[in-house]
Amino acid sequence: MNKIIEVKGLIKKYTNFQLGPVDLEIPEGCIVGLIGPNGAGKTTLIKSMLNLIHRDAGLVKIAGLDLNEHEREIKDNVGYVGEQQYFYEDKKVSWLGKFVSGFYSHWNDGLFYKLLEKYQINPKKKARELSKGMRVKLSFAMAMAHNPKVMLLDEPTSGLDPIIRREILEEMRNIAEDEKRSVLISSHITEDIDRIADYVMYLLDGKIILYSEKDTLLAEWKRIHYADGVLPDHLQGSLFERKTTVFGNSGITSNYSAIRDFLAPLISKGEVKIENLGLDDILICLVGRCRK
Ligand SMILES: Nc1ncnc2c1ncn2[C@@H]1O[C@H](COP(=O)(O)OP(=O)(O)OP(=O)(O)O)[C@@H](O)[C@H]1O
Repeated sequence: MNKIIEVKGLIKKYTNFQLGPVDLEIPEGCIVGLIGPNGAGKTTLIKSMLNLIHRDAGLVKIAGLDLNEHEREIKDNVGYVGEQQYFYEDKKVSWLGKFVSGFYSHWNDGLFYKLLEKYQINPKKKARELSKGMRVKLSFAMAMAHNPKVMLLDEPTSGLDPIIRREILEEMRNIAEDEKRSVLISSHITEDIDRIADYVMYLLDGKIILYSEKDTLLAEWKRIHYADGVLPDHLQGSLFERKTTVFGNSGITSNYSAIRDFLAPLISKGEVKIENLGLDDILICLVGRCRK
């Protein structure tokens, strides 16, 4: 599979924080969900990949082009929606669309107006008259109307109602399904990432601590509940977050396929139960493990 995004040795330093070195590759035609606690560096990573903030080191390539040499062409090929939306507040939506269209070579005015209609944004309204959610939707319309190969989305769905959130997620899925375009989306709403992502990337304290196919991740990470004396010591020792309560024992494995056959008869006898984990549970477990 061709990679559409390639990052090597990316470092960004602030006084009390360092992102990286980050190495990552994103294949064509997929959605990568970026998950991490507050302050992990998600915004810093996304902004560094677009030169919206200065990098201290590292290489960024998008659609085969080096960001240092081809910034303009790269921006032509990237749709970015950030946490905050900046517009000329006294200008109408129609004016803003026309203004933004001047920066892009593949701008599709028909698509822009179709999206405005779909998102129920009146082109005659001024930016300052738009609600928070409408501002996000306008940003999406602008980002999508120039037919980008890559969408970089930083917490884009946080201010949106569930109906439009779902629609936008579907739109991202459609973008990825044409097999050539990809989406990197950060979100604290892991339900959104669970819904659309092919890959999940966990960022903690400026480092990528886990990057995996989502289905593999969810198949391998399980919470095991077990009766006293049924698991050998080495297996118990390999579990994270081991707990013993009045209800029994439990612990988390990140490698379920390696112990599934061993556990099968115990499951049949009711001595072991397997609980699926969500992306949030995995984040909490990773944070606990890494910060020990
Ligand atoms: N301009 C800045 N100057 C100094 N430190 C900064 C600056 N911007 C971000 N940081 C620091 O960089 C770290 C990462 O911040 P960043 O905004 O990338 O995190 P995040 O994962 O996006 O967090 P959140 O989920 O809260 O949006 C934080 O410790 C933050 O305080």
